[in-house]
Amino acid sequence: MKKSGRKSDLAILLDYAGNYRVLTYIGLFLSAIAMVLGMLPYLCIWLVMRGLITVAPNWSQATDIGRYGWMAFAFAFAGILFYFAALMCTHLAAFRTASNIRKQGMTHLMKTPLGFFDSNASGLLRNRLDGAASETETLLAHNLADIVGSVTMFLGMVVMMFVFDWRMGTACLLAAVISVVAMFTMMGGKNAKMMQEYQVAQDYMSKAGTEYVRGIPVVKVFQQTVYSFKAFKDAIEDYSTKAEEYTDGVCRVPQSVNLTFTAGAFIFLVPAAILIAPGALSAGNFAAFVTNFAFYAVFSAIVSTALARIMFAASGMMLASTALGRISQVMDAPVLKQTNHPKLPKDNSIEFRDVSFTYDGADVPAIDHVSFAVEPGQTVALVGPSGGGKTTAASLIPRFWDVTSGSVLVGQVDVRQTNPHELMNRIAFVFQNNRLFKASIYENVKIARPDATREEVQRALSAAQCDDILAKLPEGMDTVIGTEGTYLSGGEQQRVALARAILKDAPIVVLDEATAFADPENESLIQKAFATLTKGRTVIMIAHRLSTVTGADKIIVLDEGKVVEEGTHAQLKQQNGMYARMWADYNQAVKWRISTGEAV
Ligand SMILES: Nc1ncnc2c1ncn2[C@@H]1O[C@H](COP(=O)(O)OP(=O)(O)OP(=O)(O)O)[C@@H](O)[C@H]1O
Repeated sequence: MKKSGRKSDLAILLDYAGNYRVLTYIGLFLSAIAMVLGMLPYLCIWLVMRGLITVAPNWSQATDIGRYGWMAFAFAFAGILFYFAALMCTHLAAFRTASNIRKQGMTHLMKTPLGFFDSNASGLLRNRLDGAASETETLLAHNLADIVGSVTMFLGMVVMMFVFDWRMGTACLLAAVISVVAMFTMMGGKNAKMMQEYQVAQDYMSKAGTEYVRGIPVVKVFQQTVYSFKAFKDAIEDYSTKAEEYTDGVCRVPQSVNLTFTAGAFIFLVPAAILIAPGALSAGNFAAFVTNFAFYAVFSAIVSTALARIMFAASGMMLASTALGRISQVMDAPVLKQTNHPKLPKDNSIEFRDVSFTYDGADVPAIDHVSFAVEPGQTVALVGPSGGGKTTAASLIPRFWDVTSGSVLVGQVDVRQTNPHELMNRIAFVFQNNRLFKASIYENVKIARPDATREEVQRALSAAQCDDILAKLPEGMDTVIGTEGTYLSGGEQQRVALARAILKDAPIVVLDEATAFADPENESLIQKAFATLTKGRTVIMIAHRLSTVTGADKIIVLDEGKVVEEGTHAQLKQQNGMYARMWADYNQAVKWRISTGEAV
């Protein structure tokens, strides 16, 4: 996959290199010189052989052999030095490019709406970016230099072909040409498409594998082993089929040709020499013929080396191309638009003005022409059946997503017109899936306000009713969560998340009061923590248990993305509509639990 229709993969990579692309060019130039220097010792060998054959069999009369020997050594050594310098340059550029890819990718992800990470796990994206960036390193650090070196060598070979004996030179070159043509046949046209399909199948198989492993607990509970394994098994089979098709249908013949001619670059040289020999004999220049043959026989060895290098380089190109595809998946992630002239919210009110929002790929809107207002300091509860749109509506306030139409206002300013940092500073969120990091409780809470003192963190934890949690942990609030048996229950985790929100001390609070996984003791502590957090602030609460909303200033009933009722608990009960039914059901459930002895 390419970043733009016309740009080659290499051009895209060099764009990422920035100023360091100059180092790439210098590296490639040095690599070309290294290759020319590397060919010169063969010329020295030819000169030595010519000298020996001229004086044969009086070998002692041969002159300059030592000089040529030293020259060969000097050229070879200089070649190594230049190649080393070339690789230093290309490595520096490659590391910088990979680091730029990582930085640009992470910067891009920072501008991506948070909701994007619901369906694209941030860890997975980061790994994908990291892996792909590393894969481009091989191309820029090694393969490109080898390609340039090998091309230089080919040009050198063409020169050599004319300098000594064009017939034997052509014989050497022919093998190389066949090998390269076979290689490009393998990589180009419909084969490239097959290669892509093969890689898609590989990607799918690894995703199916991850899903399978993730789902193992559910699979075990429901005894669904065979059924659940099917998707993974199908993915493996599809991958095997694609791999076989590619290997058998595409690679077999050209690959065999390529390998044969790479290993046997001299394959045409011997027949060519036999054909030429009688002519050389009769023309009386047999000595020159033998010298040339010896030269090409030795020279064909470097043809093989160059071909092998090109082959590795070509596979590096393919790897880099697929890596760029994965990088562009990250770079193409939607970006939260930012205004150049942000406005400051005037107060702590929230208003939904005819807001609609449809998730990408969904047919129906999750929020459909919703309007309501929350005055500063008010508590408004969102209630309604599952899937009614409560979480989605709350997610639009901090711009986890941007509205499809209408506008969400905070402090009388459209959230899209505010500075995102200002908006985030103004709002504290407590969502059901609030994550705690694998760090100490202290660090987990402090993240809400990095300049907070230890005492402030401690106070926030106390206000969030976390004292009992800290008391039972070996190192109090310095205990790292998730290590050596220090796991927190769902309710405990929620209280630590509440401490985070309390420490943030933001004037607006958006919270999901779900206490589904809290035991009665935890629940009452959570309710106390809620009370501390929401005191004197503007609150939007996603309520699942109606007992918590009776005191709200306003209750908004959302069903299928629409506001179906709005009012206080008393008003809504009177209306005898959806809320009244939900209230009756709720009370029924409470009675049932009490009568069966279960805690509410
Ligand atoms: N990330 C998403 N991508 C696509 N559709 C989504 C996404 N999240 C929610 N939806 C859909 O949007 C609609 C509203 O869902 P939402 O989670 O906002 O409802 P809810 O009232 O909060 O439900 P619950 O009480 O079960 O949490 C549902 O139809 C849901 O399937």
